[in-house]
Amino acid sequence: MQDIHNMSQLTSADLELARAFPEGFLWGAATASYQIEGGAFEDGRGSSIWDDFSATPGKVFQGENGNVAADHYHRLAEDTELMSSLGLGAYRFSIAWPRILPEGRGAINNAGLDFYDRLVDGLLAKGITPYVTLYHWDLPSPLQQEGGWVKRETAFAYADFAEVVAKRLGDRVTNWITLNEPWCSAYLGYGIGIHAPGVQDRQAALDAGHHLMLGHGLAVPRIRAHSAPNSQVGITLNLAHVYANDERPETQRDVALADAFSNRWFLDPILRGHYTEGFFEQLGLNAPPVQDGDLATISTPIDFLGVNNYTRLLVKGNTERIPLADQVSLVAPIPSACYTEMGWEVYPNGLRDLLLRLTKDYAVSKLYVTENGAAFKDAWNGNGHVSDPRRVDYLRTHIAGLAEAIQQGAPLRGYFVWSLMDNFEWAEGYSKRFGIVYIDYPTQKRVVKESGYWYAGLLKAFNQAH
Ligand SMILES: OC[C@@H]1[C@@H](O)[C@H](O)[C@@H](O)c2[nH]c(CCc3ccccc3)c[n+]21
Repeated sequence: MQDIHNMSQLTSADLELARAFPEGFLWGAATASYQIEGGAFEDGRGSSIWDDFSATPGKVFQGENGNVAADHYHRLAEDTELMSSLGLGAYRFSIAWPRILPEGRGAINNAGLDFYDRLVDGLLAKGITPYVTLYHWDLPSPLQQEGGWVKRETAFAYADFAEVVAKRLGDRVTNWITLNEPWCSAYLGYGIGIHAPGVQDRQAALDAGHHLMLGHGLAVPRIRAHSAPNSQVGITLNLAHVYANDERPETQRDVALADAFSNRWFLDPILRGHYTEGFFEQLGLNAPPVQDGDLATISTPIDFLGVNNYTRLLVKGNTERIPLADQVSLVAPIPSACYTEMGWEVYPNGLRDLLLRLTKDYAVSKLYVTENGAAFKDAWNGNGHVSDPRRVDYLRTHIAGLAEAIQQGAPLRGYFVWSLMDNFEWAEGYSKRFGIVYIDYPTQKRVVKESGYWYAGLLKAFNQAH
């Protein structure tokens, strides 16, 4: 591998940017189990809703699935060495619930726990801090057969699963993320059905969202009970700052609706202990099945908020009708703007402004950017490295926004680029590449992209400054 630390990719401004970050700032990269592991039928792993969804014709691009993915299940040593060569301070990964409890509850598959044991020990041996996401969408199929997240019982099954993992890893893992993006699990999975389990029922999305948050709240004390005293537990939400396209009253109204639906649906219960006033009415739906004590459980204190952010929302008020909160019209693509392969506008200030809003409006003691990155058309000609200048620029400009946010008071403690490596991009299959490392799937070769060299150089410059 080319000398990864030659920092040749960095400008003098980049070196200055690295020095702008405070001592102890954590630099990492993130992945998720179903997206990189493969080994889908090995060592007792059970089926997940994403195995089922991928096997359903028409759901995933070209019928692709995570059976092999980036074959990470068989490449722990190679991939932890790759992380170390990049100079990562931390690595965020998720636990595949079906590897641990193939039936979702009950019998424990120790071979599954052994895999994550090996991963954690490999990371610690290289001085890389593990950040463990307990749930990144791969719900065991038997639980979905009982109704999945629309059923309250699933919240309790999740808390039991979290405890099983904490009991095994809690002596070495001190950074826990209960859920990745319950908004996606609830709305994409149960509301509009473009993600697993493919349910199209907006009321089900509200009910699932409630039980996901309940599972989070039930799990927090169970994780704490089996982790070292200096451990920290948080949750990761996908959030986006909402901007008004104009000053019209309809636009101001729709900005509030979009913010309620995209951000406050989960922020308010978890951090304020109540749903947003009028939220269910704004959706034209009933309240989810809230029971006494649920909101107290859901808002149990957490140590940090993980923020996944990729773009912004730009809202233009609809004058003809009063839209429902999840039907606010966003502004169409702007000719002067840049977009990623996902169709997401590249708008670096959106991450900065989001972090400052969270700091101003919510009493979060610590923030981590647990995902930020971009998919662009990456190509590899079979030798040399992969040129991805647009991703270098995306990372450079978004990371510059982090430095501004910190200077303006955001309690930001770390940043995880999405993603360490190209992987299974859900319904888009392998057609979208987010990695700072290219995966040549036919050979499973790992090829560090220009952005990987750039990121490694930034981390080296940061370490040299402290
Ligand atoms: O789409 C890139 C990544 C996924 O690969 C991660 O698994 C997931 O945590 C994640 N979240 C977001 C933002 C929310 C979103 C996800 C998927 C599709 C549309 C929006 C982007 N990403």
